[in-house]
Order: sequence, then C-alpha cells, then structure tokens
Amino acid sequence: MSSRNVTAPLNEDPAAHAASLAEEQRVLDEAFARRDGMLRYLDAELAIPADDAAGEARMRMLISRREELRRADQGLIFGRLDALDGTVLHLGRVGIPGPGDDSDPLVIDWRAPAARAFYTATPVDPQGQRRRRHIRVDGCEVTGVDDEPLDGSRASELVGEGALLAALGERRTGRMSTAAATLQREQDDVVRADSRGPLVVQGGPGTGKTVVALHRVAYLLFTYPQLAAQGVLVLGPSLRFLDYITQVLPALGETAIVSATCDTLVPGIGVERIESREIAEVKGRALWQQALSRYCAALVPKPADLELVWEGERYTIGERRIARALASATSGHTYHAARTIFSEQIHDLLTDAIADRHEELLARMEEGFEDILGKLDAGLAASDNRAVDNGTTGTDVDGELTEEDLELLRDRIAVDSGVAAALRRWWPIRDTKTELRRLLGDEALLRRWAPELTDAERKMVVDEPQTWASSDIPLFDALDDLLGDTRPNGEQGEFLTARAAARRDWVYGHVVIDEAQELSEMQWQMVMRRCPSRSITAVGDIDQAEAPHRHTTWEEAVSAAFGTRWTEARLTICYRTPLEVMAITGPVLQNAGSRNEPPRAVRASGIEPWERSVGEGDLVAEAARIAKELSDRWAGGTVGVVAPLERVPALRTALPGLPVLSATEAKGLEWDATLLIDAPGIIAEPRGWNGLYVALTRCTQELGRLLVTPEAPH
Ligand SMILES: Nc1ncnc2c1ncn2[C@@H]1O[C@H](COP(=O)(O)OP(=O)(O)OP(=O)(O)O)[C@@H](O)[C@H]1O
Repeated sequence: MSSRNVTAPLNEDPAAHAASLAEEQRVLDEAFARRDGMLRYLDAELAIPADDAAGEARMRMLISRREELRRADQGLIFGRLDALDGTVLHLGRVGIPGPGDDSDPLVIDWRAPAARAFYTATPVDPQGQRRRRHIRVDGCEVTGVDDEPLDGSRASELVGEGALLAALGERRTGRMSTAAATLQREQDDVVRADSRGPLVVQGGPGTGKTVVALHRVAYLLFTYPQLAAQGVLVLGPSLRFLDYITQVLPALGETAIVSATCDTLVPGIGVERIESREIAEVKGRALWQQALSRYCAALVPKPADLELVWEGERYTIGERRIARALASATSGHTYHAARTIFSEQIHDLLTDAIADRHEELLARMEEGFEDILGKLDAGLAASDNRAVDNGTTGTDVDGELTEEDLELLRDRIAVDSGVAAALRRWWPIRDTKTELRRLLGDEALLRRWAPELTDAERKMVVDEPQTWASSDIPLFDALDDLLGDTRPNGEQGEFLTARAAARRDWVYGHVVIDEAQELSEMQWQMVMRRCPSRSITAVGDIDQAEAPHRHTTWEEAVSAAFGTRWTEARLTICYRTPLEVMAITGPVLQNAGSRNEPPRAVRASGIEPWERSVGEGDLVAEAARIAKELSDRWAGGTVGVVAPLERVPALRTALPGLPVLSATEAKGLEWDATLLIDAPGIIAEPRGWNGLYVALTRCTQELGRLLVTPEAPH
C-alpha cells in the first residue's frame, strides 16, 4: 500500500482546489512516465521471438499486458483514498508499480481488494478512510477533483456524486463507456460477489445491470487469473447490443471473452427465418431436454446378433455378448462416444472369435488335417506382410497364435473397411440436423418422445417450415451434445477467442448473461452446458421480459435450470432515465403485471416528457421533422426512435442515419433523447406493456411521444 503522505485540502477554496489539481497532475505525470517506461520494456521483450510453446504463451501474456496498459490512457488515475492514518492510495484502470522493487504501487488497480473502500466507504462506515476523491482526467491532463469527506459532514446516498452526475449527464455516443471510476455501492457489491454458483441480478431499467455485468467480468478475470485459460462468455440480446458494449471490456483490459447472442452461439447453425411466438414458446420449454434425451437413447441399437465377415469367413457375435458390450459402452457416454467404445469391443470380440476358430482348426488339424496349417499360415503371412518383413510365416511353428499375432490381427480389424461398414450399418453415425429434422417433422415420433405436448402443439411443430428458427438453436445444441462428436476434440487447450467460439463444447470459466429475462428454458440449458461449474452471472429485469415464455418471476425463469440453488441481488437506483420520465412509468409497470416498484431515478433532466398528435397520413413526415429537431437539440449525442414493429420499415426509410427500432430491438440501448411513436401500437403487441416500459426508459434526457390519430373522414 502506498505510504506517500500528502496534506490534502479538505475545503473548497479556489487556491486549495488549484493546489489539489496541481498535486494530482504530478501523480498523473509520474503514472504516465512509468506506464510509458513499462510499454518500452514490453516492446523490447516482444521483439525477441519465442522459440517454444512456453515462450509463445509468455508472449501472449506480454501482449495482453501491453494492450491493457495502452488502453488505460483514459483513466490511468481516477480516484484517491486518504486514510485516517495518513496513507494515500491512488486508483486507476490498471495497477502501476512504484519506482523500485520494494516501493509501494503508484496506482492500484480498481479491482484490487485494497480499492474496495473507494466504492463502499460511507460516513457511517468509513472503513478507516478520511476522504474519497474523484479525479477527473482528460488523457494526461487532470481537469477536476471532487472531494467527499467521510467524517459525516456531507451525506449522500451516492458515491462520488459530482463525478457520477457529470458522467451521467454526458452526451451518449452510441457506445457504452466504462464506469470503473463511479461504480456505486450496490453495484460494487454485485461486481465483487462470490463467483461460485449462479447469481441473478434483478434491476429496473437504467440501474446499471450491463455496467455491473461487464465490470464483474473484468473483476473476476483480474482476481482469478486462471479464468483466462477458459475464458468468459458474454451473452447479450442482439448483435446491436453486443456492438453497443464492445469497447467496455477491452477498455477495462479484458480480452479473454467470447460474446454472442443465443442465436449466434452455436457453430454450424444459424437462424434462417422468423417464427411465431406460439411456436417459439412451445419449443423453448424445458421438456425438450428430456424428449431429445429419450429420442437419442432410442437411436442406440437394441441387442441382437451381429454378423461380420473376415477374410471370406462369417463370424456371428451373439446377442448376449452384444448386450454386455452395449451396456458398458452406453453408460454415461454420448451416442457417438458409446458407438466408438462399442466398436472397440467388437474389434476385440471379433479377434477372439477368429482366434477361437483358428484354435478349432488346429485341434482338427491335430486330428489329422495337417495340410490346413500350411494354408492357414500362408493366409496369415500374406495378410499381415510378416513374411515379407521378417521372413516368418505368421504363426509359431506349432501353428498357435501368439500375443503379438493377436495384437496385429486386432489392429487390422480396427482399420478394416469391411468391418467398419458392417458396424456403420448396425450402429449408424448420426447427423444432428438430420435427426432433429426427423423428430420435429414426424408427429408419431413426437407423440412417442415428447408426450407432454398436446396434439395441437405437435401439429404446430410438424407444420413448421424446413429451415431453422431461433428456437431450433437450443434444440440443435442439446441434441448435438447428446449425440456427441464422432471424433472427440480432446482437451480444449488454452483460451483463444476464435478457438472457443468455434467449438460447441467449449467450457467457459464464467458466463455473463445480459437481458437474462428473455431466455427460454432451453436457452438456459444451452448456457449451463457451457458452464458446468455454474459460475454464472445473469442480469436482467423480469419486468422488461418480452420473450414468448410465460415467466413473470425469476423463480419461474430459472428453476428448470438451477432448481433452488441460486442467489439473487437487486439494484434499485436508476442512473439513466431522468426523474421526469420515471414518474410516468409506474402505471405502465402495473399494467405489465409487475409486482416490483420502478427504480428510483438519481437525477432530473429538467425536461418534462411531451406528447404531440399527428394524423396517420402525416406520421412519417412529422416523425422525420421532430427527429431532426431532436437531433439538432442533442447535437454531439444520439437520438433513438422506437415504434411498433409494423411501422419500423417505413420510418427507417424516412429517417436514414437514426436508429429506428421496435421495443424489443431497443432493449439494453440508450440515447440522449427518445422519440416514441404510437405508444398504443406498442401496447397492442404481445407483452406490449412490457415493451412500452422498455421504450419509455431508453432516454437519458428527453422523451417525446408522437400519437397517431385516425384520419378525419373526407
Ligand atoms: N456507476 C455508474 N457510473 C456511471 N454511469 C453509470 C453507472 N451505472 C450506470 N451508469 C450508466 O447508466 C446507464 C444505464 O446503465 P445500464 O445500461 O448498465 O443499465 P441497465 O440496468 O442495463 O438498463 P436496461 O435494463 O434498461 O438496459 C448507462 O449509460 C451507464 O453507463
């Protein structure tokens, strides 16, 4: 811990303030100088080529450290804690060591345990601290300091109120920014929560769920460096959303990440068409896991005699032996793994059968058929080339098969195409897509393996087109997992984004799900398969759920996946949406059937939400005019337009360059101003009140509503 003692001003007078700025500028200058020195050192190290795997792994580590240091430009220092005992700590995006080997760090990483008090100390519980200071920097220049005494002379629910409100009031760029400098207490609790077992974070709109989820990833990777070997999976609701959050984790120095949506997660299959909500609901139910598992088990052949031909002779492996081989091969293995084990056992059994017959022949020969030995020897020698290789005849002179003979024979059986073909006929290799198609397209199969479905539901499934929809992806994933690879991938090796993303069976160290309220039960299963340790953080707002499943509580949403073994945390303060807008969301939430209160808004924008009406015929032109007005007013920021899905195409054409989205598409995104078009049209959509709640809560400053009035009759 740093022990530089600085007498910091606690009053606000300008001279003292200027002195504080100058003092922090000196620390920042030193931090940059040290950071640049570290970069030079890393560049020099990286110039020496690696000559083995260990060297390459070290290179990757150095490259990642270099990236982290390079990206820390914004926020090399952002905070300072002055303890009661005079100790001073500076906090930044990354740790910067002090000048000597034994000296205290110049800057500690915000994720280090010693930094925690910066986010959690309060006047009531100052944790040995005298003052918290937020340092605002612009690159290498200190632009301001906000001091917060922790002696009770100033009380606020917020940590670093000045810095937080400044951050929240900034124009939105269309990309999310980091919030390491201004994380709030309840958010920090979630960021640093125990990573064992699933954690579900419920929070209303704008409470920082995405912020928390991403900072938690950075925290976990920092605290448990071994996680980087498996990587972290970040699942978001849409590609637009993933694009919105792209720069947060790299800016926090983290790259051991795969990000995907539930639709893009599984290699080898993608969404080819939109489906109805009814069918998506039916195909999202947990019952499919069982149905697919039963179906897959039924694909395994039943015990029966197996006939094989070896060198023109027929051998029959009897039903009882087959049954034993099947029982040991199938227990706990996937279809294809079991098939591989079974095949190996058949190779053994066939070897034994050939050896038995050979012995029989020998016995008969001893009874007087001596010429047979000669033929047999010649046959074996010709088939395994030993006569050519070592001049032996292939059996001992007495004609008995040696251990070595048997091993060679077994090896030849294992690669023999005739045996392989017979085994393939008896126990076919299965293609996941073909099998899934077969099951989904056959009412009789569905009746047998998914008896929980009603006749009408089965018919609906069978009548679906022959292309893949979103709800098919988790079914494919489940079946592919049950069938297993025909050739196992082996160890997963060190994490590389492309390597992990290309493998369906990659096991991640942690999974973060944003907008988790939207996941169907089958999508939850898909997540769990990738994280058997259950180290999962799911953030969402059950009141914003629009997906076709019928969950209205987290218990309903996750019990099929986690049972009762999960913890819940809550975020209660809304940082995005201003007071004026949050004030009108209460009734909307009630109509959505929620039992939750809207979160408390932390700030006012001073702009009341407004409403205008327009006739149907003038809608598009009027929307374009108002959107232009808003864009001018929020120049340097962003404006978003949310409308009922059916109105989106026409509005998109009329408003090029602006995001025009349905309520579902707007999920997770935000703008300075929202133009909400035809709220009743959104309400009329399935789960429309939830959609309206999403739409209302996207803006950080201004909400305008455009109502559509019916055309007056001519
Ligand atoms: N501690 C913080 N410091 C600075 N900005 C913050 C903080 N917490 C949240 N914000 C900002 O508040 C806004 C809302 O945060 P975020 O998108 O994470 O909320 P959310 O709970 O995921 O919202 P929604 O459910 O509506 O998508 C963002 O602009 C985010 O940067």
